[in-house]
Amino acid sequence: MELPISFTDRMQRLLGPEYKDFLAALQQPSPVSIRLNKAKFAGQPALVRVPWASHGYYLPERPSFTLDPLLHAGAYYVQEASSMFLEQALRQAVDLGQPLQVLDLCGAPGGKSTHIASLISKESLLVSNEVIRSRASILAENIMKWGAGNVLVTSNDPRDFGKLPNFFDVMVVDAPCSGEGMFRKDVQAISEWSDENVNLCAQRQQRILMDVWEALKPGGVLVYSTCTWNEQENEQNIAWLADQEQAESIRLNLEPAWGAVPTELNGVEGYRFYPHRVQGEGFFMAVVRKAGASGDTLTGKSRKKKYKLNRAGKKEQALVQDWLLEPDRFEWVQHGDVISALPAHLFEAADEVYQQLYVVYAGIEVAEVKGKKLKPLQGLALSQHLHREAFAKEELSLEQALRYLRKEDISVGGQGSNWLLLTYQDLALGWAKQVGNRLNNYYPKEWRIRMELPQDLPEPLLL
Ligand SMILES: C[S@@+](CC[C@H](N)C(=O)[O-])C[C@H]1O[C@@H](n2cnc3c(N)ncnc32)[C@H](O)[C@@H]1O
Repeated sequence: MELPISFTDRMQRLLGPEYKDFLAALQQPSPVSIRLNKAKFAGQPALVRVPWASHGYYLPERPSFTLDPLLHAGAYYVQEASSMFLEQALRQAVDLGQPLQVLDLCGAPGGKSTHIASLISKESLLVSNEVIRSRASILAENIMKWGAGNVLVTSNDPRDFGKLPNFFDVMVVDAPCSGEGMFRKDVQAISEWSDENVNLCAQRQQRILMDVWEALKPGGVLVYSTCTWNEQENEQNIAWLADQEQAESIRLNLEPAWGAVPTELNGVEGYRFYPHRVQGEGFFMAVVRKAGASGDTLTGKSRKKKYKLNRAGKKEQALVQDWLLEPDRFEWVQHGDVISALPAHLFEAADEVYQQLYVVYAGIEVAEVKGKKLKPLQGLALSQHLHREAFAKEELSLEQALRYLRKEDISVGGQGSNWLLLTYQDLALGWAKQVGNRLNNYYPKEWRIRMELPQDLPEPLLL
């Protein structure tokens, strides 16, 4: 691995005598880790735990994740371990038992968002945003697979969040960065690195922080992170923000065995993750609190107006409401032919988001209604709130599941004309429709596995 000279100079200055251990660690393969979705997978795998994340696990080697139906069912997310440190920031700096409005500003592909969704209460709302449209679709896919139901996926520029002043209790800004911490995983990051790019990234991060700061409530918590090591994009930026906005640094308790390194600039503390100290990639995180008390502002809920969300008609609602567990906990909304469900107590806040932002996916997309024809949607199949008993089910073998996920025609026997929920290891994968003795595959085309299946299928990961 050939590293840019200026990068090695910087790292030598930062690490001193530890530099040679750091360099040696960069030559090692990246550790592989996953985070379980406990709402879908109750088992305890016999794997080594990521010590700072309650459901994070290391794998001994990288399996073919694509060929594991449980990944597609949202039973786990493949996430590098250092990033899971977000859990400590949220557990230590925020009262997660409270109903919270949380923003994940730079959300795609969804590692932090799915983690946040597992940590916040059911009464909380997560707005998971990604400015780049194509990446927002991938984010929506991963949010759907996780299946929480209290998430809105938006695709907006950070400056659009100025239209939601004092709206969020918590904001996570996992900023686009120069990616030094990804060098061993992604060699392209090395060729794209330059001093100039570091400067550009640092300036962009400042712009992002300034643009979005307005949307944080007084007393609210901002978690800032990057996957890079240089001080410009890390300590200097967060100290700059704290200075501009009189934000208060929040100190986190660290177990020495974790290996994270605390740093400090102008009274603002941050945490560094280096590959020679931690089993994970390079990472930086800092947490600050906005000045003021949370009761200082109204969130805008009082100035009520015309709703942007359309409530579904009683007739349409009656057709699909039994498809969710606890249907009374939801508001049913309709856009075009699509009926979705949003947790009822989040309706006002969700509407506020709809008024101001471009929403890609919201709550649970339940069904498409065309006249008398009803089609259950993928968001429903993968939802943690699906009422499974409302549907006929068919459990698939590993090969059948993979063929279904490739959007091939599969046959499960049977007759008639009804919707089937296809499962693997009892976890829902999606829908098929029995038409006579044929089965129509309704797996979303854009999500299908493109890889050819090998002769010998690998053992599924968590079994
Ligand atoms: C480090 S990645 C986020 C990873 C994500 N948080 C996760 O855990 O899966 C940074 C994201 O910021 C997005 N991004 C790029 N330019 C941006 C900008 N100017 N403002 C906000 N986000 C931006 C990128 O598209 C990318 O998805």
